[in-house]
Amino acid sequence: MTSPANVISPDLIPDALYPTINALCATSIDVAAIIARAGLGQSLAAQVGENSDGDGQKALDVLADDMFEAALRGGDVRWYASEEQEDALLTSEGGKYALAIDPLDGSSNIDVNVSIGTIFSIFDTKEGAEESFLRPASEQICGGYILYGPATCLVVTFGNGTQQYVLDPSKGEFVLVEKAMEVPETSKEFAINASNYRHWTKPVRTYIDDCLAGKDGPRGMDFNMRWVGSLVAETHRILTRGGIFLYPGDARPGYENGRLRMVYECAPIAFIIEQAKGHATDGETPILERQAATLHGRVPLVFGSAQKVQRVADHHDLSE
Ligand SMILES: O=P(O)(O)OC[C@H]1O[C@](O)(COP(=O)(O)O)[C@@H](O)[C@@H]1O
Ligand SMILES: [Mg+2]
Ligand SMILES: [Mg+2]
Repeated sequence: MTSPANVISPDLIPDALYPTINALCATSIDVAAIIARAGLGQSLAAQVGENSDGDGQKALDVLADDMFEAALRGGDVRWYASEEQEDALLTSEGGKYALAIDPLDGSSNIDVNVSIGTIFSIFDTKEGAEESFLRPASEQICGGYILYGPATCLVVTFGNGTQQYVLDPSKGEFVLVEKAMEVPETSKEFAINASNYRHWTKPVRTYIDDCLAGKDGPRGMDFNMRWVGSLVAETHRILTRGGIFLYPGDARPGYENGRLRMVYECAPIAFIIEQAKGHATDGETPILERQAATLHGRVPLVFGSAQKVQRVADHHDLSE
């Protein structure tokens, strides 16, 4: 790894992790620059293949993966596991960390100029790849995402609160703007892909039915719905404004455990949210108590304001 110049203030970042976080940030500045020019030429949304799970891969999925892998190679990351690659890669024999990454989250939004992102999770490495990643999510030492939105920002936790940095494009530097984000408790927004209503389980349906009933229902108030289709953007909204996000398991073949991956998406988002005093579960059990059975395994995800997430768990209890 060639060490890039420092692009993020080191104050709140553990010394040992700084080179890795700095490399991720430096690469994200390049990714953001490519995204900013997306409308001007080559289509970053062109379908270029399929990943091991059968998901379509867009040009930007593959490009971002290549860029992060190249940036980390030879550094402190021993195992690099990407949503876009079947197996974890040995990127540095002597590396002390295992890093999982969703290089480009929200692929369906690439061609419509809507926010997309990168999600990552870091563990202290073990000897082998599987044992490094297939372990309780509570063993993460870092979880983070970079959001490529109107502003590019990094939200990250090292287990001591959730910090937010915003990229100052004129300086090419991420500036600390919040030391301890907190998910607001008061919000009337919920996020779910309601087109799947007929496939949901009873607890999920009744939770959403209660929201839809608004003032006339058991909740006694009106709600608002949001669905961006980029997990990073939904997470950022909830960290900023509160609310709840659900991607439950449903009856569609292949969606028994929802759509989102434990290692690349659910575990780091759960770590970030819990460190911001919110809550993240699979509907009942905290995500941080779960572990992936396979590298690309999926898990239902419910996260947001703690009381709202608890209410979903209560609905699951009632159905038993
Ligand atoms: O299209 P759906 O089923 O609503 O799924 C949306 C979800 O899929 C994702 O796009 C999956 O992530 P990828 O783009 O990394 O595959 C999430 O960002 C988002 O929450
Ligand atoms: Mg994703
Ligand atoms: Mg992705």
